[in-house]
Amino acid sequence: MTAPATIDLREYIRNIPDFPKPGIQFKDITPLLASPEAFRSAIEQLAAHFRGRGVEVIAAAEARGFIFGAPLAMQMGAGFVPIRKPGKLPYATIAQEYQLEYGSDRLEVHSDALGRGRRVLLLDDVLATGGTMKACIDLVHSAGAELVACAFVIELSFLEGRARLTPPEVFSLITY
Ligand SMILES: O=P(O)(O)OC[C@H]1O[C@H](OP(=O)(O)OP(=O)(O)O)[C@H](O)[C@@H]1O
Ligand SMILES: Nc1ncnc2[nH]cnc12
Repeated sequence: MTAPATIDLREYIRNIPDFPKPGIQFKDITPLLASPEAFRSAIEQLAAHFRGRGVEVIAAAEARGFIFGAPLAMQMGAGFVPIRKPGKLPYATIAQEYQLEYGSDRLEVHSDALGRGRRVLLLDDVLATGGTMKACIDLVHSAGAELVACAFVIELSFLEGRARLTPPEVFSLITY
């Protein structure tokens, strides 16, 4: 079943002021996830944009990236590769440190997961400062894979995260 083309995903994003720290305008995606029509529409819009581009792997960072990454992989007939926070992956990993809008952290991926030359689409729920996605891009490059694009459900353009990213394309469904 195809979701109605008229659905406005913005109506399903809730703004929470001062979460998790004072001054942060947190974009809460849980109303979108709770709506079968909105969730389906988000996945179908992403799949439609990237169909025919030879995407073999969707890679996404824990935790919210997983929520959109796994169904997008299914929809596109691609594999899914989890990029995880430290100490979660059982096999040999490659790692990358990064800065967040509200802290710093480290991301890891299995050393054999992305594969030399494989065409990878990186996906996340939110582009804020771009630190998380920059770390994901570095992991894709370290693995020798080919980055097709970075995609987001939400882009906070006032934080200028896009300027930190240098993939062939940065695509967002909703921009604030
Ligand atoms: O562009 P940035 O400034 O890096 O911010 C965006 C990242 O922040 C959030 O993840 P968070 O690290 O809060 O973890 P979560 O997905 O586990 O909630 C969000 O899901 C993105 O991954
Ligand atoms: N303002 C924000 N809202 C939701 N997720 C985020 N991740 C980083 N900044 C965020």
